[in-house]
Amino acid sequence: MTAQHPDFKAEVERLAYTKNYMQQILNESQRGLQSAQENIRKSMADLDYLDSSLGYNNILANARFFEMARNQKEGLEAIQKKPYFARIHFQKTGDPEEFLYIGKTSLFHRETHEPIIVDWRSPVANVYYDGRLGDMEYDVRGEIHKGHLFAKRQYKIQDGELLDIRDIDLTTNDELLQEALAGKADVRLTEIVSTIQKEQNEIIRAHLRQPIIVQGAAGSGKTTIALHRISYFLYTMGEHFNPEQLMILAPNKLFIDYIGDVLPELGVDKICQTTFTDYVLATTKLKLKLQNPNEQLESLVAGEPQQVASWISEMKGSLYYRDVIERYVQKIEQEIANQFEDVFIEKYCIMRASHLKKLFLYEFSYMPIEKRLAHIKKVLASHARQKKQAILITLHKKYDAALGRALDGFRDDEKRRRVVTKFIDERDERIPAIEKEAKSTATVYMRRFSKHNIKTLYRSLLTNAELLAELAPEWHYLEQQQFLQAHAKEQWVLEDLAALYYLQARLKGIPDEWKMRVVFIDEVQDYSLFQLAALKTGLETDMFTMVGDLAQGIHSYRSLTAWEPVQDLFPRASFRTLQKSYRTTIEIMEVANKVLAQMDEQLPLVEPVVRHGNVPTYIEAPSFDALQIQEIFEAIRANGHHSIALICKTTAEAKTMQQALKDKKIASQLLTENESINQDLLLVVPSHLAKGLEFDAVIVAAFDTPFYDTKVDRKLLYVALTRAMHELYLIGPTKNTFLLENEQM
Ligand SMILES: Nc1ncnc2c1ncn2[C@@H]1O[C@H](COP(=O)(O)OP(=O)(O)OP(=O)(O)O)[C@@H](O)[C@H]1O
Repeated sequence: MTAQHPDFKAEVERLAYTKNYMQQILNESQRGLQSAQENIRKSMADLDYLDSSLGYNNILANARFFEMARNQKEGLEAIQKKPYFARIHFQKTGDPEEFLYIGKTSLFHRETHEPIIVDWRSPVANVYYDGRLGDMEYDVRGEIHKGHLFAKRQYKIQDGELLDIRDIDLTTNDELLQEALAGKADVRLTEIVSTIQKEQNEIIRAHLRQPIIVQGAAGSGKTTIALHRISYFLYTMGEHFNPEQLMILAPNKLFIDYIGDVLPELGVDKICQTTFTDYVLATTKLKLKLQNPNEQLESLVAGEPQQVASWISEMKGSLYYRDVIERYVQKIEQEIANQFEDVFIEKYCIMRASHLKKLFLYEFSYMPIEKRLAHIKKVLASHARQKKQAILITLHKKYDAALGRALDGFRDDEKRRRVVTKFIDERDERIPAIEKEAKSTATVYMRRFSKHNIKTLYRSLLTNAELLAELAPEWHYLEQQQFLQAHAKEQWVLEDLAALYYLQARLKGIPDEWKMRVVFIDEVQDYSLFQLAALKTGLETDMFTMVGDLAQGIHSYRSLTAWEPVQDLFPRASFRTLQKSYRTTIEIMEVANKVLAQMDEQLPLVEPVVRHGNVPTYIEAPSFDALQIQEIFEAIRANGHHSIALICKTTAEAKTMQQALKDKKIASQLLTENESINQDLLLVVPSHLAKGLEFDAVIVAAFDTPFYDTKVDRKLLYVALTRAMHELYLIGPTKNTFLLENEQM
């Protein structure tokens, strides 16, 4: 019994001390909040509107204090029930031995500055995740510290009560992890700070200013790790980056809802969470009615002849297409450059076309085209101001000299008067006219350059045979015709977004509010190279964390099929793999591995973390029977599992199944991209939407649309199988519908 651990009593006392101290700080924070509020109120009332700077400063200072006190209070309240989860007995070389308690946020003693709780993201906490007992090293902002780790201890604390303590060596396969994996009750993703594994920790803490690509098996924690890396990033780099400059790109809105709870749990808010589609539409301010990208997948798996469409999709995702669009940009650039002419104020040339061209094509070439033009306009306006001064000085001199000559040169009064008046009239007309012209020179000159409409430009490429032949000369005539034909009717698909974004980036630039500095992409295997390249160009950064699994690349006809091209695109990126699955039991993974082994990618089999469960059950049934599903559902619930999904291949079959369930008055929810998950109901999920999600138990049903032995179907089936944490049922007319003909189940 762990309660007899020799240190149990001492640890109970330590927990009580921590809780007391936290309460003390919380009370102080509460008082601080009240007094700041009171001060703000008073300062507002006393505000002297004539000489208000002091009053405003007062309000600002108190508002800042209020914010700090509130953050601290919220941070402490969040961990009151579980102040820490582990302790290390550690000695930094040259320092005394320390016992450091690790939790989700840090707490220091106000007077002694002793750490009472150390944040899991702090450098020294790395020792807990990374180090075996004995001599070890850890990194603090690039500086290596040496030390000795004597012991690691984990705590089970619930509602502020210490239940258990365990001394461990490695975090792998420890009991805490086993419990965490066995006991997850929520369908939504949770934080895992107490059980992060060594290889996961390495990814979370991998060089933050460098890109990273992670190929991770289904259930290996890719999504979870990406989210923990965001938390770690903000903790470590918070001084240099605002959360608003970070963006996580998720596959769909359902997924954003699915991960919605984790970031606040990890102390992260305000980061931009969106999908690639929404991001591009927001950035370009385009209103496009996009065809549902899954419709294409669905018609592909329904076996419709799709060769032309697939060819076009694949090509639109390629770097070749990026080059076509880049040639288009260069063509536009050249056309603009050819429009530069010498600039005049009156008859005076103030700037040569060649100079303007040079600015446009070379000196400002690092900017998007329209920004270059805006800059040139500024340069021209300031140049016109200066040149005008010089022209006016010259003219004044010229007229003064001419007037002098006229005054001295004529004996005849009348003649002299006429000449002098002529010069004065001419001067009085020319000089204001020049002043006026100089003011508008830049504006008038720049009118020749019209603003671009991204959508119209891109439509021209899709529909103009001559333009296409010029920009994509490598294409066969037939391919060009197919391409034009496919776009005769205006219809927008996901594959066009990379091109539109790229055009926006190169012609207009990405607006500041969308210019993210750090990007996290989940399910990156569903991106095309062009999508990634476009983002990199538009954001002018390569600080990307990209996690994905080629085995789940259900859109591989238009997206990634290998990591090497991504590595070429991000040459600074490190590449990691995660092979262990934390989600599924050994028995479920064995079945999923059978499907994985049939794939062309030759990916290594997934190693489940040692956790056993029921052997997956195959049920032979000639057709879909709602009552039979209800029986299975109830049996799973009786086993104590909560979230249960009925997964099938297509949306069409999911709809039919849900209708059949409805007819029998069985409560269920058909998951769609825009809906939140209600885990109390039986969830009916088309396989492509199940990607990224997980459930206690999964029933895979295949009647109208069996899984065939094709590239896409193998992946869809693999996705469906790997969603299950504890129980898996397969129901259909034959085992063959699940590509498991010879399996014993
Ligand atoms: N170190 C860990 N400790 C506890 N739970 C973990 C750990 N790593 C992963 N998990 C759990 O494993 C499950 C799978 O994690 P996650 O969804 O992040 O994996 P994934 O690689 O993104 O999966 P997929 O590619 O199949 O969508 C989650 O329930 C997560 O909480």
